[in-house]
Amino acid sequence: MYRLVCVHCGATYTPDQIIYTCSRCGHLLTVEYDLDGIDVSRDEWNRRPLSVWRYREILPVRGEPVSLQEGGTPLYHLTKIGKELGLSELYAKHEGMNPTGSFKDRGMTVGVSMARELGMTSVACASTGNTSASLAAYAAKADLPCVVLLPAGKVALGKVAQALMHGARVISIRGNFDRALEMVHELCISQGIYLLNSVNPYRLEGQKTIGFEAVDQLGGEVPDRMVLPVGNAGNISAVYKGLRELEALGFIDRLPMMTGIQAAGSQPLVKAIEQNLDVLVPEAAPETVATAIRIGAPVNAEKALVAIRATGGTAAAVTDEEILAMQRDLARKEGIGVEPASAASVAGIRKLAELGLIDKDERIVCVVTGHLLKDPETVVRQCEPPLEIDADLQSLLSVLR
Ligand SMILES: Cc1ncc(COP(=O)(O)O)c(C=O)c1O
Ligand SMILES: N[C@@H](CCOP(=O)(O)O)C(=O)O
Repeated sequence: MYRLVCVHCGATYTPDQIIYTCSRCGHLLTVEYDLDGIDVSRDEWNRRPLSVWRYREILPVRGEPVSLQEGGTPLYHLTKIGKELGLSELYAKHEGMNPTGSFKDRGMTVGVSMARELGMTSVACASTGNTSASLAAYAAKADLPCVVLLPAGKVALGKVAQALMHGARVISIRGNFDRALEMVHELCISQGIYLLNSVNPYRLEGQKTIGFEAVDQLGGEVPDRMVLPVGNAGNISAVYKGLRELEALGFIDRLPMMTGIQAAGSQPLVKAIEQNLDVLVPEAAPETVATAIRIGAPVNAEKALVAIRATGGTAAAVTDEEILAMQRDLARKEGIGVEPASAASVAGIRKLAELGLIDKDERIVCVVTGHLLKDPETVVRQCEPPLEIDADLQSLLSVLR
């Protein structure tokens, strides 16, 4: 049993309503379960495979989900980077190992399943890339036509390739992501298309399972801190919401310090935390090499501010140089390939550690959100091109010397 509740004024809506914002105050909605009525034990969950669907009792889908086997991603111990920073318990949860290479798949398995359960016949999103790649794949699986709006020239190649190959109608707009989101919202409301950005309360339900898995992979222990790159701020809000539910169920007894990392050229949430603002001031022209988080007006900011403040967490910004340096370090020292936005979480921890702003004994889980192959152009720009030689051993030995 669950209902939709406005995060601002508390107005409630029945779960079958196709609604993304409160009709009373315009703020976002969240899914609220009757947790007293939920009959499941941790042992029962632990007997199931590690996956989004391990936690189905606190997900909204009732029938067979539209699934590509999402979740169950690895939690890596960052031994070398951790040692350099004096952090012996530094981990990366590699969400790039999901079916389409990002955490969005956790959201889309739930969101597209709900689209089907609600009788919707088409789906859409705006995207900096990963949302569109994921929605296109799940829409294909569910036989639903899919429209995606992208900011022209600002989406990494791998992500556009995915959306096209999975058969979405891909449209680039001469504007940024924030404008694309406004446009797709209007499109969906006026045309009866199901909107699957993070304004969709059901989609974020899937994403909360990142936190559940991290706790399970640490043997039921809550990390002291969870660190996430922040763009539209849905993921950090979702992970916090989910962990609060685990706490309410009595499965955990504390929450991690939720820590959000943004790019220096796109940091409205960081500024709101630093300046202790109740409402964040949007950035009109966000810019960063981490195009996935090139977002000036995060729609989930209200929830993210609560997540950070209620847990004693923090927010920090990292420069593009710091992001790319960490992308290379993760790849070369730990063997973990991530896209730039994902490296931001670990770059943020490096910065906080170097500034002495975190306790060296903390157990820290950084969520690395998308795979290296998403943005091959940024990778190639940072690396020496392969040497081309004649096809004989002498030539090979001479370049290896
Ligand atoms: C790879 C990657 N990392 C981080 C983010 C930021 O997540 P959120 O928008 O939920 O804050 C996104 C998309 O927004 C993304 O695609
Ligand atoms: N990085 C995102 C931006 C859209 O965020 P969403 O969570 O609202 O879908 C993307 O991949 O498009």
